[in-house]
Amino acid sequence: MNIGIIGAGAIANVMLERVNHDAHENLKITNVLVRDKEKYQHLEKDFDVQLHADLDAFLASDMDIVVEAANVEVAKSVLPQVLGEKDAMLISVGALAEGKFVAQLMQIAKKHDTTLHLPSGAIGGLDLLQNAQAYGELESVKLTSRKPAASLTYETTEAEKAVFEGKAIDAIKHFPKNMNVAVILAMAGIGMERTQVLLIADPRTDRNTHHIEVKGAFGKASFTIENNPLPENPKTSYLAAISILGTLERINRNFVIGG
Ligand SMILES: NC(=O)C1=CN([C@@H]2O[C@H](COP(=O)(O)OP(=O)(O)OC[C@H]3O[C@@H](n4cnc5c(N)ncnc54)[C@H](OP(=O)(O)O)[C@@H]3O)[C@@H](O)[C@H]2O)C=CC1
Ligand SMILES: O=C([O-])CC(=O)C(=O)O
Repeated sequence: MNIGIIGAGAIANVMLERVNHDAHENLKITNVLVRDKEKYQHLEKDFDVQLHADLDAFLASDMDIVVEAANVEVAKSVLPQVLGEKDAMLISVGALAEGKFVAQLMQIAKKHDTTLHLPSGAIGGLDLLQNAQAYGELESVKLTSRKPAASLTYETTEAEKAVFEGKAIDAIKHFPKNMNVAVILAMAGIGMERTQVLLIADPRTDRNTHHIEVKGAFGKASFTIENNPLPENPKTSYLAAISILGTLERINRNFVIGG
């Protein structure tokens, strides 16, 4: 499968290392879209990719799927065109917080027979949420995220502090680089308005921890993911990068586990 990536930061780098350097059996990253070609010129030689700064030229390349790994604003602006031409995968899922935009993308995908894949990112358990909600039987979903204070631009040597408490829809507005997990959780479960979020800035942790509590007709579940961060961008968990790779690997399989 030929893959194009939008963005060349922490997540894109893990992908380039794992897929192209380690010579993956079925996957190859062939094209990368950036906004500053000079800054990222070295990628062409390091990873044998074609670098682009122009979306039209990028989309004209031989790619089976385009993976967005840039940011929420970029995702919002390019997704309609990308999905009109190619299958796509989105990690800045905060771009999908507004229902109207999701509906527009679904129309485009239907018209052009393309698919938008949304990996679980820095969390897990989305199979459980989707099953529990399939017949509207989920009652409550609560996410408590704890991140290093510095990565929330909340510098302090004092005790931990709650920097946000409220709905998923507002969490992503205030923290677009940290609360994509709240949006994918809401999409899998009971939506942006009913998914409750608590975000804690913790000066004593170097991990991104996400604790999820779910209640419904099935019973209740709670689980915690203690993520190691990516050194290049400590806001971002390593799991987010490998959730893209895992999802790419599973796309063409002849059997499906979970889901
Ligand atoms: N769903 C989830 O669970 C998670 C989602 N994320 C999200 O994933 C995304 C990527 O994360 P990460 O790799 O850590 O981010 P980085 O900040 O490390 O990298 C972002 C990259 O996007 C590039 N970029 C910015 N604007 C454009 C543009 N207009 N066109 C092309 N490229 C552009 C940047 O380039 P430049 O150097 O020019 O700025 C940079 O290379 C973020 O939105 C992050 O919030 C992260 C973790 C978990
Ligand atoms: O990587 C993480 O732990 C979560 C994150 O940044 C996000 O959801 O935007």
